[in-house]
Amino acid sequence: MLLSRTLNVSLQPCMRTVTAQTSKRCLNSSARRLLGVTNPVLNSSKLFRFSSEVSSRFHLSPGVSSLRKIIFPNNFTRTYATEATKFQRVKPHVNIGTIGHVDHGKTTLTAAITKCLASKGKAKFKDYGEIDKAPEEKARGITIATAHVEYETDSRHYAHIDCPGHADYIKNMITGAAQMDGAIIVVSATDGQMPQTREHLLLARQVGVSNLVVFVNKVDAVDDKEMLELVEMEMRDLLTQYGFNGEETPIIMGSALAALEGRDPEIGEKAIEKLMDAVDKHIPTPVRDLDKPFLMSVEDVFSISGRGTVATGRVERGTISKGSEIEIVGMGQTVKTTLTGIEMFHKELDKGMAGDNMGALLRGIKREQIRRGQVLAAPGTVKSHKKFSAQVYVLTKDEGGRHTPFMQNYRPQMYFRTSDVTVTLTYPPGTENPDEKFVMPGDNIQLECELVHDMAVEPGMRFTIREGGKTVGTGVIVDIHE
Ligand SMILES: Nc1nc2c(ncn2[C@@H]2O[C@H](COP(=O)(O)OP(=O)(O)OP(=O)(O)O)[C@@H](O)[C@H]2O)c(=O)[nH]1
Ligand SMILES: [Mg+2]
Repeated sequence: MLLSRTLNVSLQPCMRTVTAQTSKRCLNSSARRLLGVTNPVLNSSKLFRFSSEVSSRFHLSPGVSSLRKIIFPNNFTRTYATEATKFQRVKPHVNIGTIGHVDHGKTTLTAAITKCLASKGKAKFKDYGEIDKAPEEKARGITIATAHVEYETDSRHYAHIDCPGHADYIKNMITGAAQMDGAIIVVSATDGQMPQTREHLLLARQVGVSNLVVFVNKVDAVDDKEMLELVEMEMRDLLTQYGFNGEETPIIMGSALAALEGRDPEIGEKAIEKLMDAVDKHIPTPVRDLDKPFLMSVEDVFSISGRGTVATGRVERGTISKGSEIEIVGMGQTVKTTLTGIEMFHKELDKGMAGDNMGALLRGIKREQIRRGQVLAAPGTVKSHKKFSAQVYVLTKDEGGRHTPFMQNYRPQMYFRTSDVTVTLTYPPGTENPDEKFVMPGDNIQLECELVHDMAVEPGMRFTIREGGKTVGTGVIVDIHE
């Protein structure tokens, strides 16, 4: 019974408070009423659906557990089967998500995908308001935090991260994209490509997303067919420009809103089917580094009272079993601990493996002892560093970068995996008159980097450099110094 905790949930008056917990397979009558089942034998999918509803009310992330034990108001306690919450590895797992300019329809599309797949029993429908659920998101009608949803197609199981498009929340987009194997870039047919369409393409490429599918949305609001052709042509050019396969990337035209509202099936539901078909076919199932030592970058941290601390994130490489020793690396001293539980989308796992978006329950670790930007790693396999040299490309003004050059000792933010840190950039030793030289937009140059605090970095790792809400450059670590 892993990661379980006690939840107090208000239900119908007759049920009042339900506290949750686990183990047998028969339901008493109140439990049946509660779960809406007629058969006294536990319908595991219903119990699971109920438990996911509870979890979603508590805004838990996919790696964090839900309920196991149910205590009824008359103090009648029953524990129910845990089998429903075992994660079944039947299909290959792929991490994708929606990216693109603000208001182009990423969240609407995410909701529409779950709706269409739910009608085939392959997802749980998540309405728009369940995805953008924070009060500020509701008030402003924009996405701020990334949201995770789960669904499957005939061939694969997906974790889908809906990213914000607004320029102020690029940081969250980078964190989300860093966990994707492929992405759906949404572009509105009414606007065509916009600044964050381009910036998201660049950032996605930089964090290692190399296959995309384009969804040209809002075709219901465009009468002019030529406009659609133009958007498609522009997108193909743009994809090529950012290093994607512009010619072969599938471009699907449709209306997420029509699909969500159940109207105009040609541009609605059928377009979503075409889109998911393209995702299945065009985004390859990544070859996971299962044999390398385990590494997971921490995206979020939760505290579950009575149980401990759970860190969530995507497993970058390797496999890990429950009970293994691991290290928390980065931002100070490395801490050793034991992995006491693993979960994915509220379901238990005995093993986590590369590609999983998992929650790791850590023995004896307090909430404050772990944070985004650190990694969980097999003991002794990863070290934390502050100084390294890197090959950096400085974006031009047209690419959304700086308009002016910068000099050495420039201190922007450097984004790795799921987080960012301030860095000081200097010329390599031996450079003549380093204090008089300028780094120009468009330059491709080797620079020395010193982080304000240590991070778990390795040669070959990619990063993005940002300053004042702008992406300034991208690069890769060449050599570690200390
Ligand atoms: N006409 C039309 N409107 C749409 C369609 N899809 C989305 N919209 C509308 O476009 C607006 C923005 O949609 P969202 O899904 O919130 O856009 P988003 O890309 O998630 O926005 P951010 O997350 O804030 O970047 C909403 O008012 C939607 O109802 C569509 O297919 N047709
Ligand atoms: Mg959104």
